[in-house]
Amino acid sequence: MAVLVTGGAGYIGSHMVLELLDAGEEVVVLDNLSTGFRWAVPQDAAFVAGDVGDQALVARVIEEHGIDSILHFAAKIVVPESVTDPLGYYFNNTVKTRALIETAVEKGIRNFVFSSTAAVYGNAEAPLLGEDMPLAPINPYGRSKLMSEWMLQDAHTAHGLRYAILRYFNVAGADPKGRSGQSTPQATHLIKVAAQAALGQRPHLDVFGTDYNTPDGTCVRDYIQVNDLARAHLVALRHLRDGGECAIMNCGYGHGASVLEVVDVVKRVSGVDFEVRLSPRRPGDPAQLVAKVDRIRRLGWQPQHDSLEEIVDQALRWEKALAGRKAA
Ligand SMILES: NC(=O)c1ccc[n+]([C@@H]2O[C@H](COP(=O)([O-])OP(=O)(O)OC[C@H]3O[C@@H](n4cnc5c(N)ncnc54)[C@H](O)[C@@H]3O)[C@@H](O)[C@H]2O)c1
Ligand SMILES: O=c1ccn([C@@H]2O[C@H](COP(=O)(O)OP(=O)(O)O[C@H]3O[C@H](CO)[C@@H](O)[C@H](O)[C@H]3O)[C@@H](O)[C@H]2O)c(=O)[nH]1
Repeated sequence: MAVLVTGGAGYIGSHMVLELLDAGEEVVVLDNLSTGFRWAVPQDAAFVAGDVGDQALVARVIEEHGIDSILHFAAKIVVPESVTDPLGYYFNNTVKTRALIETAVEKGIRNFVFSSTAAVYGNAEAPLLGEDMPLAPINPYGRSKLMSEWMLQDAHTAHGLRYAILRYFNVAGADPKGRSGQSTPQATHLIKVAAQAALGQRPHLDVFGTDYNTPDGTCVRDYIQVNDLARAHLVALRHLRDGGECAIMNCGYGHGASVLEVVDVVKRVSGVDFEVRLSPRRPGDPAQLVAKVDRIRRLGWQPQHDSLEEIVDQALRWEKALAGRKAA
C-alpha cells in the first residue's frame, strides 16, 4: 500500500513526505511544481511531475504504485491573490479537486485526507473556534476550500469515499533536522517575513493593524509547527485505515499569539532589533483565529513543538540555509 501526496514538493507537503518516510510508508509525490521545488522531495519518495486535474495521469499513478490513500495538499494558497484571481483559485483548488475526487472514487481509493484551512470560519468572533461553528469564508481562497470539503462529504455519502478534513490554523517553522522549510520566494507569512527582516533580507516589518479588538490591538493567530501538523495527518490516516469514522478536525495548539508578541520573540531569538512599522490593517484579516483542538487530540495526537521560541528558531535556521543555497 502506497500513499499519494499531492503538492508534496511544497512547504507542508514536503514535511508530510518526510514524516511518512520516517514512519516506513511508501510515498509517491504528484506536483506540478507551480510553487513547489523538485529538490524539496526526498530521494526515497517517487516523484511524478503533473497536475492533480489530469485524470488519466492520476489513474495511472494509482494503478502503477498500488495507492490506497491520497493526502491532498496541492493548491494555490495566497489569500489576496484569490481576491484578484478568484476563477483561477476555483479552477485550481475546486475544479481540479473535483477531478481528483472523481478519479479516487473510480479507482477505489480507500482514504482521502484533505488540507483545509481556518479560512473557512471567516470572521468568527468566538475565542476558540470549534469545527461545528457556522462556516462563512470571507475570501475566494476559503470558499474554494469549503466547496472541496462539501464535495468530499457528498462523495462519501454517495460513493463511500472515506475522508479526514484537516483545517489548519497558521503553519510555521521548519523540520528540526533541517531537511525542509518554507522556501516560497515573496512569502507573506508573518514568521517567515519577520525572520527575513531579522536576517537583513528585508528592510523592515510592517505590523498590519494595531486597532483590533485584541489585548494589544494586533491580530491573534494560533501558530502550529509544520512537523506537528504533518503528524496530525499520520494520526488521521491511521484512524481511517483502522476503520474510524470520517472526521473534520482543526489543527492548531488551542492558544494564540499576537503579531507584536511574534515580533518580540523573533527579535529575542535572533538578537536583532529590526525596524518595525505600525501600518494600516491588511484587507481580509480576521482579528483572532484560535483553534479548539479536542477532536484531533482525542485521536491521540500530541504536539511536540508547541513553543513559539522553537518555531522561530527553526524558521531563522531555515532562512539562513536558504540564503546559503542561493549563494552556492
Ligand atoms: N501554509 C499555511 O499556513 C496553510 C494554512 C492552511 C491551509 N494550508 C493548505 O495546505 C496546503 C499546502 O500549502 P503550502 O503552504 O505547503 O503551500 P505550497 O504552495 O508550498 O504547496 C502547494 C504545492 O502544491 C503544488 N500544486 C499546486 N497546484 C497544483 C496542481 N493543480 N497540481 C499539482 N500540484 C499542484 C505546488 O507546486 C506546491 O508544491 C494547501 O492546500 C493550503 O491551502 C496552508
Ligand atoms: O508582514 C506581515 C505579515 C503578516 N502580518 C499579520 O500577521 C498575521 C498572520 O498573517 P499571515 O502569516 O499572513 O497568515 P494569515 O493571513 O493568518 O493566513 C494563514 O493562516 C490561515 C489560517 O489561519 C490560512 O488559511 C492561510 O492560508 C495562511 O496564509 C495577520 O494578522 C497579518 O496581518 C503582519 O502584520 N505583517
